[in-house]
Amino acid sequence: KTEVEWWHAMGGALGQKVNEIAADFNAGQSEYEIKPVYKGSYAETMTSAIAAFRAKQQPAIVQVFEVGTATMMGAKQVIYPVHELMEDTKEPFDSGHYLSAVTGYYTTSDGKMVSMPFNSSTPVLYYNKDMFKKAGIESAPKTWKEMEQVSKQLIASGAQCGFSTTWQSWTQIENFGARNNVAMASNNNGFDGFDSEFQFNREPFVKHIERLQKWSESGIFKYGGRQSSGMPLFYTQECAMTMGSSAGLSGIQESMAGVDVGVAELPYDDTLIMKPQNTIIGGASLWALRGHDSEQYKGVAQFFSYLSSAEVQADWHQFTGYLPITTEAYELTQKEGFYDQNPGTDIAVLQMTSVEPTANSKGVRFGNFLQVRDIINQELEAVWAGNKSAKQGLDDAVRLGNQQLRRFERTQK
Ligand SMILES: O=P(O)(O)OC[C@H](O)CO
Repeated sequence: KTEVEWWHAMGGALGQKVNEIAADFNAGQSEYEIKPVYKGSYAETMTSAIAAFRAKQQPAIVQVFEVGTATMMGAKQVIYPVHELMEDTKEPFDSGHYLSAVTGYYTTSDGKMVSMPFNSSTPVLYYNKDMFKKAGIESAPKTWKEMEQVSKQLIASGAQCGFSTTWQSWTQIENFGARNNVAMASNNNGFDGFDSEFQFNREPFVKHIERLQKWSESGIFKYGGRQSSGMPLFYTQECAMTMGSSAGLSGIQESMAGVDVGVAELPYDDTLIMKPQNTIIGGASLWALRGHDSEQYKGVAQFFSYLSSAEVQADWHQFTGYLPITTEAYELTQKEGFYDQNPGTDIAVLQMTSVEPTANSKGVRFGNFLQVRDIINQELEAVWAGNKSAKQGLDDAVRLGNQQLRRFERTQK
């Protein structure tokens, strides 16, 4: 059998599911053997793959989170674009089968799909229905104003904190911009060129971070750390709500057995918009890397087709909370009655697809965004700690972030 290595960042139950998918593919044919290898966090996986490429030890497939998209696209000698790979290996492939909200993120400006969608998520609001009931609140808040009111009611009924968040740049900057139709950078959020400038120190963002800072003094908001480290504040029922990946649902079910948890759409700011925009995706996609032989690439192509089949995608979506990346997988899940039996599991897909995306909500594309996210984390942490005003923190993040964009721009000349 021809071996094909697949480096990924899926730990715990997600990792087990990845192993199962690979094993099923391996058992279903006799030519190729997909070998999944867990490489740690998203950032670690991406860094290892880049280092491995330099040492000519790269895997044929690597999972890269959405943050790394522009950097990967810019590494032209490293990546084997999916549309090219499928064509070269004569694997039937139609990018029209995928949800446009997903493909838009992984497609070049001339319409070519460069990486294979796999685990796309979007941020949603999770709320503890038991705590809501105790506070006499009937439904989840829809706007940021309601987030404040509801949090105050929850605290009055004994909750220690209203809400927390995970992945703060993703939920409170990138998706805050998308949901409220405000650009976080020039050049259509980076899609139209490398000379983009960040703009998330403009008024709508400053006001948002200012209120979060104010709310963090009174317990309405509590910061719980980078990436998903804030989840335990929700698991332990210290905070009654949190904002996080749609794929957080399996972790919630595992950690909060017996607690009634609801899923709702991400709040919007009704001073900025009457009808909220879609949110943008997160999660990751699969990149084929150059330097392997044609037999291995045939295996990669077949495996990509297998992964995108309605059955595999529908099962992955239902198990994890990641979006169904194809229309067929969505329809199959509907037909199976999954959404009726599991209320809230369709919120993410509806929030992503029920309105036509605008230039401000179709996604973001920034080189060195991994480094920029670190900068945003660092500056927001200074704001939460009371060491900087919201304006100062965002000004500094924009200034330092722009330096990263310029550094990336120089590599693309
Ligand atoms: O937890 P995930 O896989 O949905 O990823 C969340 C964020 O998109 C990471 O940038």
